[in-house]
Amino acid sequence: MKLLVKAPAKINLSLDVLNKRPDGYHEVEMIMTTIDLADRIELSLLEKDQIVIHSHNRFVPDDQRNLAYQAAHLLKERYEVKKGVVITIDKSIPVAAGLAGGSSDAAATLRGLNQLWGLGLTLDELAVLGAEIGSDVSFCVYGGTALAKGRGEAITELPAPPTCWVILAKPFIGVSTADVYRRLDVNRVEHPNTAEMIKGISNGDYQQVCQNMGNVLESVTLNLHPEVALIKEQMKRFGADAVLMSGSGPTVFGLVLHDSRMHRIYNGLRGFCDQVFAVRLLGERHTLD
Ligand SMILES: C[C@](O)(CO)[C@H](O)COP(=O)(O)OP(=O)(O)OC[C@H]1O[C@@H](n2ccc(N)nc2=O)[C@H](O)[C@@H]1O
Ligand SMILES: Nc1ncnc2c1ncn2[C@@H]1O[C@H](COP(=O)(O)OP(=O)(O)OP(=O)(O)O)[C@@H](O)[C@H]1O
Repeated sequence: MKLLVKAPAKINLSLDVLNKRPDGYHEVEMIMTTIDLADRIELSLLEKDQIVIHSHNRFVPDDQRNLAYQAAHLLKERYEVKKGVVITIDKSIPVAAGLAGGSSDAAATLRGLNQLWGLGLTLDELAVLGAEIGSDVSFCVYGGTALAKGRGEAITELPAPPTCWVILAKPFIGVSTADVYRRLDVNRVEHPNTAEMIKGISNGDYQQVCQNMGNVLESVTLNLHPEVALIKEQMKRFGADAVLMSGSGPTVFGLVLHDSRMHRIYNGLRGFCDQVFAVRLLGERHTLD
């Protein structure tokens, strides 16, 4: 028996850090939304009690370091599943890019194995399990648009933002999330206005969304990698309505309404960056089949 599951990337429309917690994590307030750039996960039932990972991407580990492996392992342990699975990961989401590729693969594996192994868990139950794998996994279990609090695992659903194009540009570098958080000085951040962003989304007000985009991790990554600032400038110059780094970076995204502007930015950045994508927001939450 085989199952194909889509694992979409996310962007952070806003990312605020409130403080550093005693457990070493940071208390965050983030507005996240899924985009139409996805890895494809194929799950094949194995009668043998084993988890096997296949991927052609040389940056993706094929052992217990893979977040999809960890998702399968967690379900097996917790629900005493004696069957196994072959997980084939067809990557489209750039790795270590701030787009939650690994977290989304883990979330898709949780949703898919829930079905393949007949576990009957709800999305809420899968999201709680996901938090044990990584801070972004709970959001990725639901997809859609949400406010994420705590260390990222406390999810409140939001309506879909107004329709627009999202242009993503990834420079030729990868970034370590742990390193970026470590370098952040929580006493010297300029907080984005999360409440105004939520209003913008709820009102379907594209301008209000654009005006309230902000990410406190941006200045940390910009200091480490000045090429990220250069990409931001280029995107603005080519006519993006708003430009921001996603997550801990280094991917920069820009929003635009019109196809012609999207093409101009896309063509202007290609060749200058490692990878460029022009995609739509997904808007919809995942459902369990
Ligand atoms: C940057 C974001 O991707 C924005 O969506 C997330 O905040 C990070 O999510 P993630 O990659 O799933 O994070 P995890 O795998 O849980 O943690 C990686 C490392 O980032 C740091 N970390 C992460 C989340 C958080 N709220 N505070 C932190 O300080 C911790 O040092 C942790 O060891
Ligand atoms: N399925 C996976 N796909 C990609 N990377 C994975 C996967 N599983 C584990 N990894 C490891 O996780 C690291 C971070 O990759 P990932 O693409 O998830 O980063 P990211 O997009 O910056 O994540 P986030 O936005 O959640 O911080 C990689 O360097 C890789 O070694």
